[in-house]
Amino acid sequence: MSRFLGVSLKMYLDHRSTLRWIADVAAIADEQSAVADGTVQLAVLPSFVSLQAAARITAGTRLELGAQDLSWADSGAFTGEVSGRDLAALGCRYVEVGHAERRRLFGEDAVIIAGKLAAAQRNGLTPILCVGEEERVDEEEAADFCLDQIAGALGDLDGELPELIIAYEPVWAIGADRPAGADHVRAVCRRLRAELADDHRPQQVRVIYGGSAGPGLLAQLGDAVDGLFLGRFAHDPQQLRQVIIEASAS
Ligand SMILES: O=C[C@H](O)COP(=O)(O)O
Repeated sequence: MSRFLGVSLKMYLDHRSTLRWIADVAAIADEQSAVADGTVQLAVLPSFVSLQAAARITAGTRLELGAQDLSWADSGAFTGEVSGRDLAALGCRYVEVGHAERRRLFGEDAVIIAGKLAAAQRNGLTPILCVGEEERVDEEEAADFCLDQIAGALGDLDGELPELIIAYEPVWAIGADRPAGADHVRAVCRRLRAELADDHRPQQVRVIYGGSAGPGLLAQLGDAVDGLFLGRFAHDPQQLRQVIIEASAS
């Protein structure tokens, strides 16, 4: 199974900086043989307004595209919402569902997240489902918490989902100085993987880590994770280049 590196730009970069960053990273992706041969998959999730222009830049490159959110509805009277149908038509392959910031700042609960996951499935998008405990607790409690979030999100799923990415992001490690400890991350991700192996609705599940991730982390996490979900520490394309090289080597 190939390793997955996703970068959410959140709302950090403005439109012009986003497009510059995407052009730089697309060039880096094309020069890396592991990305070219599919051993490492690389995706960027810019804000909605940049998706169309981003799709033009990434066309024909190995840099894939995703969105940071979607509506649980596909069309209709839903002011301000963006449908999975449009995201797929724009060229997105991935969509983030249930990020901690959406849960905390925008009131997304288990019902909304399950609806969004089902919308991703309906529209042929691969969900990047974000889960993670809010406070520092031991790995057993953290994994239990994440498994509850996953069960809630998959609750409404009808039929199979070709591909699911679980982004394990302990809330307390997001926006921090450093990631969660490697022992903790390894233990939680191993347990998530083991429990998900019995759920046959997603045909392929990858578990990645996010939360202040950057260069040097993959070597510590080893094969306990299938990749990383990056934020601030990928804003410098050269830092991301370093992470790609590390993902290629591991
Ligand atoms: O979406 C990415 C994660 O929330 C991590 O963000 P961060 O690396 O800036 O903490």
